[in-house]
Amino acid sequence: MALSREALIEAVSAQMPDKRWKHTLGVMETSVKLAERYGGDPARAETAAILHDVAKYWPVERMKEIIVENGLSTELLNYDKQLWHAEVGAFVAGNEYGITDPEVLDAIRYHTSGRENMGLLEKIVCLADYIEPGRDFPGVDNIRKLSKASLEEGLVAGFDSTISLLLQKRQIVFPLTVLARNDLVRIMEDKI
Ligand SMILES: Nc1ncnc2c1ncn2[C@@H]1O[C@H](COP(=O)(O)OP(=O)(O)O)[C@@H](O)[C@H]1O
Repeated sequence: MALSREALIEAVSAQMPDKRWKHTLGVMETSVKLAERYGGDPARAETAAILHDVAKYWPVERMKEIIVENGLSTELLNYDKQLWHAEVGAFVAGNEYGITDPEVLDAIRYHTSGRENMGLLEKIVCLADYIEPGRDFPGVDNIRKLSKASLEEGLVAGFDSTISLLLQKRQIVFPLTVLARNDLVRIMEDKI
């Protein structure tokens, strides 16, 4: 059964340090604003935002177990553990918090990596995760500025910053982010 907004907030905030909950509050606020601006459903965007990092602080072994035992994307296990919480978070949102809305679940599942053909809620939560008021990394103000022009412009800048950073650090790039980025660039070129 789905929990009330308040019960959801209480349950999810209990699973992370205060600093991460503050980040989640920022993602909630920004997701609602982006939904209002770009024609998304603010309430559904907020629900996905509340839950997006629910598994962020879960032990790695527990996340791995959930992925393997429930037939989730085992491909993810070949990539940085930082990526796992999104897939696990979507599973937990469905199984423990009664979320059945597939678009809310996908917004949680793809909030870190993105993917091709991202839906509106996916774009909103992924972009909000980059630009919420508490974020402070080189280039974030440019992403905020571009986000006022379009969700796609903002997201491409966000993905570009993630990919650049990974390349600089000689880290492995999970390919879905590259596919997401290319897909959005194509969409923007078609608009010109
Ligand atoms: N495509 C990718 N390949 C590898 N690592 C990635 C990719 N996308 C994001 N990451 C890494 O995953 C980590 C978590 O991302 P995210 O959930 O946005 O983080 P946080 O909210 O903790 O800043 C980041 O350190 C980022 O560098």
